[in-house]
Amino acid sequence: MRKINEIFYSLQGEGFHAGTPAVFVRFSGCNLKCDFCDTRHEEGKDMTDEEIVEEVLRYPSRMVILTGGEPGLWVDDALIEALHKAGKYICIETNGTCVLPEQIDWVTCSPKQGTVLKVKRMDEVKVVYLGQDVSSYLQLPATHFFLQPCSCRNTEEVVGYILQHPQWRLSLQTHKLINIP
Ligand SMILES: C[S@@+](CC[C@H](N)C(=O)[O-])C[C@H]1O[C@@H](n2cnc3c(N)ncnc32)[C@H](O)[C@@H]1O
Ligand SMILES: Nc1nc2[nH]cc(C(=O)O)c2c(=O)[nH]1
Ligand code: SF4
Ligand SMILES: [Mg+2]
Repeated sequence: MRKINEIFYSLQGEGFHAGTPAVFVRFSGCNLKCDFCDTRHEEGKDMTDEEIVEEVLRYPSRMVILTGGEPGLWVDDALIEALHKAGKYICIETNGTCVLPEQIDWVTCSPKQGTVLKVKRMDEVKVVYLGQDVSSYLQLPATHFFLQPCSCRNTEEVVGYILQHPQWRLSLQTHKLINIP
């Protein structure tokens, strides 16, 4: 059983795949307590892998996004294999503090200050920018580097920083701009 907070269908709002339709599987609970966290994830119901796959298959998109809470606390090879067998492309949104199954197709790592990263492979780094020193994150083994304003509140500050540090790109939470989940 895995504790699931919600499963819903929307557009990926953030990062490299922004605009892509995807089924979101939000796991319950997290090992961090970021004061800016925009997600209520503590509630949840226990679901088997069969039930998760059945719910995911109600929607037509190939992309599935595992998120939370911290999905790294919950996912393993068996779940990834079940979703792959169902034909899905599997993305994960992680804070990077957990070791992940190797077969995940796309890893979005959003490192948080003062944590130790255990994730081995990542495709994109996406940092919530609040004026902290983010330069060391450019050494992470990713292909794409995004800074994201906090709840769309400090976009001007983020744009200013990126114009001075052009290794970064802007990620807007576009779902919040158009009022979709
Ligand atoms: C809710 S978290 C869940 C996944 C994982 N725990 C993590 O932090 O990456 C999903 C994404 O939203 C980002 N996020 C959380 N709160 C935010 C906020 N207030 N504004 C912008 N992004 C936020 C996280 O950094 C992460 O990239
Ligand atoms: N539309 C939409 N895109 C997202 N990308 C990452 C999200 C998350 O909460 O992990 C998220 C979310 O909550 N909604
Ligand atoms: S790691 Fe992610 S889910 Fe956990 S508190 Fe921070 S932003 Fe929220
Ligand atoms: Mg979200």
